[in-house]
Amino acid sequence: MYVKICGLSEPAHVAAAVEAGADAIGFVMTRSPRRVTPERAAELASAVPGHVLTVGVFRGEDPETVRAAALTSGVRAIQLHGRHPHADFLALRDLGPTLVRAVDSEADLRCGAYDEDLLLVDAPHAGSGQPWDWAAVRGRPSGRWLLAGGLSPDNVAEAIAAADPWGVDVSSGVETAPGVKDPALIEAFLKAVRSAG
Ligand SMILES: O=C(O)c1ccccc1N[C@@H]1O[C@H](COP(=O)(O)O)[C@@H](O)[C@H]1O
Repeated sequence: MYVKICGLSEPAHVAAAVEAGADAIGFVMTRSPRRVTPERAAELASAVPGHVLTVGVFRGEDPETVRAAALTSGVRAIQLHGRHPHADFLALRDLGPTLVRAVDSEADLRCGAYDEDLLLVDAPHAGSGQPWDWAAVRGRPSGRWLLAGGLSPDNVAEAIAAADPWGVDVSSGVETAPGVKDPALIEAFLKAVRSAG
């Protein structure tokens, strides 16, 4: 099970996620309590070992803004929320990053339909920490897809059993307050995923 920990803004929390065994780490570079500048994301990403994917998270920005932030931060993946058109993914393809299309359950759930590499199926309001009906998407997405939206150490095993995803993604559920990550919760989340199989 692939695990992404998202919305990191402190070096100690990046280190905790790497130490706990995260496969990917996300830096939010759009409006959010977790927002970091591309320069701050670059600092944080520089401490991430090569086997862990660094992901820049965006929502609704135009491709040129995303391109500039991705180049400054040096992230190796770009996650686009907000129903971007297919053309936006094609416009970023030449940068060479892993492209992640983040959608809610009403969207086209075929990974690759927009030339993306990974699909992320999230709650209608991304980053809100609100659980939703994970079972509603069971068997619907095709290809490599991550489940997100209201996951936590306490419910991630249930969510995996309900939706049967390829991977999971968490932000609010490993925080003590919006934007404040907790290393113990990050570790507990990874342990819960590994125990769930
Ligand atoms: O985290 C945010 O604030 C955010 C803002 C804008 C777009 C996406 C955002 N986060 C993404 O939301 C999901 C799950 O979040 P949560 O666990 O329910 O809080 C995750 O993919 C984050 O990358």
